[in-house]
Formats: sequence, structure tokens, C-alpha cells
Amino acid sequence: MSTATHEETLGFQTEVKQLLNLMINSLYSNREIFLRELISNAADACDKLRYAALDNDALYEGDSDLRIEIEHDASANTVTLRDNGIGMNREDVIANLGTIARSGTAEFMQQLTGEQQKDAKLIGQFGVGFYSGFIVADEVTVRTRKAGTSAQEGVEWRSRGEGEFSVADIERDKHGTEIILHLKDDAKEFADEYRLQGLVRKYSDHIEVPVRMPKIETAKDDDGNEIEGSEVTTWETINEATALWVRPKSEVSDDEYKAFYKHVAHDFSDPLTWSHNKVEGKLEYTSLLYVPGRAPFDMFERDGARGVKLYVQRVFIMDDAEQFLPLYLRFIKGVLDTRDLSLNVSREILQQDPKVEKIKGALTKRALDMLKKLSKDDEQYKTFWSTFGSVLKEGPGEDPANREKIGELLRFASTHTDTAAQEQSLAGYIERMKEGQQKIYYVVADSFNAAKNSPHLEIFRKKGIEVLLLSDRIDEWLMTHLTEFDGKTFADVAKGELDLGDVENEEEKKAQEETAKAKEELVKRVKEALGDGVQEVKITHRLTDSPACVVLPEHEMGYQMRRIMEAAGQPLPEVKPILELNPEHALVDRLEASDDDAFGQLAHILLDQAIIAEGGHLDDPAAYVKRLNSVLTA
Ligand SMILES: Nc1ncnc2c1ncn2[C@@H]1O[C@H](COP(=O)(O)OP(=O)(O)OP(=O)(O)O)[C@@H](O)[C@H]1O
Repeated sequence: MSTATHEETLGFQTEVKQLLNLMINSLYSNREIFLRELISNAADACDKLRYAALDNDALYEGDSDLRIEIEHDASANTVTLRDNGIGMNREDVIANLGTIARSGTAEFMQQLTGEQQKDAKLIGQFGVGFYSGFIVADEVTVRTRKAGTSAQEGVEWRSRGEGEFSVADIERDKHGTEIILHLKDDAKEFADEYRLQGLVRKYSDHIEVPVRMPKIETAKDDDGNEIEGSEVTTWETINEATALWVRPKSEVSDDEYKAFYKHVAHDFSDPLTWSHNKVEGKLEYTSLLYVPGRAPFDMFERDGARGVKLYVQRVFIMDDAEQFLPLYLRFIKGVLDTRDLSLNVSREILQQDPKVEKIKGALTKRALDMLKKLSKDDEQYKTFWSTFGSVLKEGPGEDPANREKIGELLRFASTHTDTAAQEQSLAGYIERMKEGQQKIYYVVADSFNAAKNSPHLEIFRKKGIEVLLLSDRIDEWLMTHLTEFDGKTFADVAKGELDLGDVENEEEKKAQEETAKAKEELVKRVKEALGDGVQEVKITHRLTDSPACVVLPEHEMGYQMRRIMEAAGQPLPEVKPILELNPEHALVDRLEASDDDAFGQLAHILLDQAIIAEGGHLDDPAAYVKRLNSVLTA
């Protein structure tokens, strides 16, 4: 090494002193990040040289093989990081390694409280960069030369991190930067090959610049003894050195995408599909999102692992960054790599950063588009729906802005096929709608069979109108949020007035009114007999086979939701049903012809049966059995 000349000692900018102090105190428990920070700077320097060399190949000085090298010396307690990137001249060194040039730095420093935890969060937001070397080192030496300058224009920077630093001119034959960390006594653990390798793999695996470490091999004689002086150093690349998501889509094979998925998701099976996107402009990010082929064991655990692996400029930041996708897409796995966040971003900061919301919005759209594409493949989509459909049903409630897009992805069982398989899309339903039908009809019950055989479907079946058969626990909740799709509203066939729209003609409607009028007396008698047990009694044309059914007022909570809430220990005010009678039914005729005593018995039986058919529980089942038996034996 040549002698240093033009040596001067300079003071750090006040903010640097504050930052150094703070960092050393608040980041102690997280100090291994120094390596990530320095590798990241070195990789940036390589990126910058690569970019500059696009116009001027000579900047490579014959060495275009960009790389980062890490060496350690356990006896001297040093760790050295070397890159052959852009390097710095004297002016750069003083500006970059003596000040913090970012605007707003002084204001930022004023927010610091001296409280370790709070400050650690803030500092994460700020970014510690080069100065993080002082978390583990009590002295840092930087030797650097800017690519394209002469060997005499090298610079050496030294500091103990205590308020001042020295700079001197040196001769340096290679461009690029070398940083020597003289480790503190309590940080000697980092002068260890395996520790360093582990950290490189943990944090910098997908930095595309190779990070190399020396491997010293010694020749052996015939007896297996090492031959002195025969040591040969070879350089071994420690990281994978390919950021898969950075490569253009056209250059990545399906097998590579699948292999990478297994690595990211810790899954042994293949993903169903993926979506790889690079976005430039106001937001700059690359995302690679996957739909797994199977559900993780903790999908329904609220604090189970979810979210994407977050990288900032190809540097790994955190696993399970759940802020970038909504909860109803918690099954999506993948990587987000962005330039818009700081390397030291923490979970707390992610919650506050408005850029995070924007990226989340964009990723949500990507994920929904990916699912839409997947839905074109019936077989694949069946697998997806049976695995994750019930999670996706949380979507309309959680994300009203994307309700329509989510609506396109939903699949239901329906009277179209009358099977339990949830395979009908809303678009398919709308295509099959009857002329004059304005609404999408559905019924909710505790089980598929209860839904399928609900008396409320009778008129719909007769008229050939399709009804969605809903029986998942989440369905009623879903339907309170899914109020509209493609301009069509939804109607629960067991609630409110039956409205078949223009499917019924004027003549039918008139005939119904006449029947209702003719049965006014019957309705009055039934109401008197049932008293408080019902809210109202009506003549209905919903039914063809059953004598009666119970209906809830339009905006009342449905029976399925009531039962779920009651089971969860939530008391709900009692709701009285509306009893609707089928005027065409023989039992209703019999009721009408009965005398007072038998009339009362039969009216109660009809009400109780209608409740049972609905999947409801009777208040007094023994009384029902008794009444039924007395009618049967009469
Ligand atoms: N290995 C390097 N080669 C060339 N320049 C470097 C190197 N390391 C640091 N620098 C220069 O020093 C500057 C300051 O680095 P520092 O890490 O403190 O902040 P930063 O990289 O700008 O931001 P961040 O806090 O996000 O890391 C860098 O912007 C870069 O110009």
C-alpha cells in the first residue's frame, strides 16, 4: 500500500454524530444487519457502474465481472468487504461518508426521543446505511477509487465513529471500494466464515451480484500431509446471485418459477399459477405472486403466516409482509421487490407508509386478475375454489372497492345442477336468467340438503327460476356485503315479500290478489290462534308442495347467522316469523274447515313444521309432538 498524502481530519456533520450515537445504542440487538447494509451499498455501486458503463465501457477498466468479496481475519479481528463497483473520489467520500445529504434529516433527528425502542423504529424508517458498520466496529477504514480515474486518485477514509474522520489520497490500482471493519471486542463472532456465509444467504441470496468468499486449499503429499506453501485461494460464490423476479418473464421457465415457489412458500407441491409483473412509474416494484395448490395448515388462524416476502432493491427485508395484501387473499405467496421503501423499513413503519397502501391496492388487483385468468381453466379453478373459496368469500366484506371483481370469482351451488359442488358463477347465473327476471335469488341454510329442499324454492322450481344454494358458514355474512353484481341485486328467497319481477304476468298477480282476499277470514283466524308466536300471517304463492313456510322480514338477520352468533354466545333479540300459507294445499283446506279446537292444534302444527323445515329449533318440541299425535289419532 502506498503512503497516504494530503491527509486531513474533518468533523462529522451534527446529524451524523446523532445518528451514530443512536444507532449504536438502539440497534444493538439487531446488529447483524450491518452486513446487509454494506452488501447492499456494494451492490448499488455495482449497479451504478453497470449503468455508467453502458455509455462508456472503458469504466470497467478491463474488469466487467462485477462482484462483492468478503474476507475476514480472525486473528486481526477484521471483516473486509470489497466491491468493484463505481467507487468514490475524494469529494464523494467527504460528502457521502461525512454528512447525511438527505433533505429533512435535521427535522428527523428532532423527532428522536432517546427512548431505545421508539428510536429503533424511527431509525429503521430513516435507513442507517454505511454508518451501520459502527454497530460492530470501533474503527472503519474505507479505501476507494472512482472508476475511470487514475491509480493516484484513490482515497482512504478512516474513523472511529466518534465525531471525526480523516481522508487522505492514496494510490489504488483497482477501482471500487474496500471497507475494513475493525471489530469491537463484543462483535468478534462476525470474524467467522460460517457466520458470514449464513448472513449472506439470509439477507442477500437474491442480490444478483455474486457475493464471494475465499476458500483456501492446500495440496497434500502422498501421506496425506498438507504441503507448506502450497495454499491456493479460490473464490466461492455464497449467494444464489440471481434474483429470479428481476429476470424478464420470457427468460424464466415454468420449472424455474415452480422451483422458486417451493423455496418461497416452503411447500413441496407445485403452485396452481403465478403472476410476474414489473411496474415502473410513480410506484416502482416487481411482484411475483403465486396461488398455492393446497392450503397451509394455519389458513384459518388469524395470526398464521401470510403475506409476501419483501425485498427492497433485491435485498431481503422480511418474510410474511402482510401489509401488502388484504386478509381475504392471505393464501397468496410470493415476492415483492420495491425501490419505494427504505432498506430499514420495519413492520410498524409499513403500517404508516402511504406508499404501502398504494402497493397493496396494486397487488390486490394483480392477484384478482391472476385468479380471473385461472378461472378460465375449469379443472384448475375447481381445485382453487375447493381449497380457498371460503377465504375469498371474505372479500366483498373486507374490500368493497373490489366487490365486482371478487364477485366474478365467486362460485356457488345452485338449482341449475342441484349438486353440492360450488361451480356456478354469477355471470353464468345471469346468462340463464328468465325473461323479466331482475334479481339473483339465493337461499341460505345450514346444510346443502336443507338449502336444496327448502320450501321457499317451490315456486322457483315451478317457474324454472334458478336459485343459488348457500350453506357455508360465511355465506349469510357474504350476502350482506354482496348486494349487487353486474347491475343486478340479490334477493334472499326466505326474506321479505316474494318478488318475481316480470316473470309473473298481470293475470297471475290478479288471481293471487283475489285468492288473498278470499282467504282473509282464514288468515285472521290463524293469527288469533297463534297469537304472539308470529309477526304476521299471509297467503302465499311461494309454495306448491308444502302447506306453509316461515319468512323473515327483509332486513332481519337470517336464521343461519342467528344460529352462528348464538352459538358464539351472543344473545340476540327474539325475532317473530311471518307465517305464509299455501291456499292450494289440502292441509290448509282442512284447517279452514276445522272447528276451533282442531283449528288451533293444526295452526300450531303448521307453524312448527315450517320452522323445522327451515332448520330452526322449536321452543317446545314436546308440545309439537303431542299436538301432532292428537291430530294423527283423531
Ligand atoms: N461501496 C460503495 N461504493 C460506492 N459508493 C458507496 C459505497 N457505499 C456507500 N457509498 C456512497 O455513500 C452514500 C451513503 O451511503 P449510505 O449507505 O449511508 O446511504 P444510502 O446508500 O444513500 O442510503 P441507505 O440509507 O438507504 O443505505 C451512498 O449513497 C453512496 O453514494
